[in-house]
Amino acid sequence: MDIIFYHPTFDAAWWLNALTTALPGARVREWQPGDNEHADYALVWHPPVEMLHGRELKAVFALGAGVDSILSKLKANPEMLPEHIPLFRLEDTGMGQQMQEYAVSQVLHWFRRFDDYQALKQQARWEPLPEYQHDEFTIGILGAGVLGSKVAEALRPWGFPLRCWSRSRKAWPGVESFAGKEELPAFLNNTRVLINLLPNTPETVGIINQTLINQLADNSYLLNLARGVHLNEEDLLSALESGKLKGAMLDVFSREPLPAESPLWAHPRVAMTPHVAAVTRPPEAVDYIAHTIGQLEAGNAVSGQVDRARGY
Ligand SMILES: NC(=O)C1=CN([C@@H]2O[C@H](COP(=O)(O)OP(=O)(O)OC[C@H]3O[C@@H](n4cnc5c(N)ncnc54)[C@H](O)[C@@H]3O)[C@@H](O)[C@H]2O)C=CC1
Ligand SMILES: O=C(O)C(=O)CO
Repeated sequence: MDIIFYHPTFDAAWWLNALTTALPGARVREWQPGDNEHADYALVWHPPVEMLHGRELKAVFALGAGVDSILSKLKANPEMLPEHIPLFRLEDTGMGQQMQEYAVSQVLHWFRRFDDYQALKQQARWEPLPEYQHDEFTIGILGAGVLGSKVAEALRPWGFPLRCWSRSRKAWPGVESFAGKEELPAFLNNTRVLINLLPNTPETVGIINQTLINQLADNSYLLNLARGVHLNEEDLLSALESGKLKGAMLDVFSREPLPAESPLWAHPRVAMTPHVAAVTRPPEAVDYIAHTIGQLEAGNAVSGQVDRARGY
């Protein structure tokens, strides 16, 4: 079996070695421009069109959870990967735990009013504030997939009312499930902390806008862990200005790296990280890919295949 690998920043030597160990007998090579030799599988992140174009692959693996960048490249270059070649993505592979850490720490930060105490400290003010109550801190998770489910699971023991929104209804213990566009208003009503874990699709671009934010509880909080294009950054700034939103924690931005002139950098009620909420963990990813290839070779059903028409 021949496997080609391409990632703009990962240590290819490490991956080649780990994949060869996990898939004894496989010949794994780093793809280089001009390499048109046979391959059965391709492991990629931001691949050049010519890497995949014209190949009769058994499958392609995206080395991340979100497949928006490869799907948009495919839209512009459909010949890069014919529809009959399946595209897989990473499901969890350690990203779930990272999202749990991020979400739990941020929700508790807001719930315990550390943002307010930080602001008071700037003014050298010693001022105990009233406690927030759990029942006034409903947490709504947009996107109830692999990562949304992990975040819900980690928040459950803390006693906040939890709800999720997705295309189809979920039956998760302790989580109220809302499904489809028609139930979005009910999901937003009274949500105090909105956590975004949707995929980037034509249906979800710009979804966190003024209309949506206005339906949240007053003094609410936004945690964007998914993609920058989900959020209308101007509407976010207006909502912070009006007081509808009390704070935002952003990991992802419409332009990355965030341009120096963005007003988000200096905003006192916006915190941010540089798209690190959950990164691909190479050992877990290799295990997952090796297992999936083993199942594909054995003709068994596997999960993680991207539905290109749906966009995720
Ligand atoms: N900031 C970061 O470091 C990272 C961000 N991500 C982002 O997180 C996203 C989610 O990842 P997973 O949970 O693995 O995806 P997933 O595919 O397992 O879950 C997606 C969820 O969104 C829901 N959904 C999709 N379109 C919808 C629509 N139009 N209306 C209602 N619900 C809809 C689905 O029903 C599903 O519940 C990724 O697509 C990626 O963009 C992923 C990893 C790291
Ligand atoms: O895997 C993804 O989709 C990411 O955003 C990684 O940071």
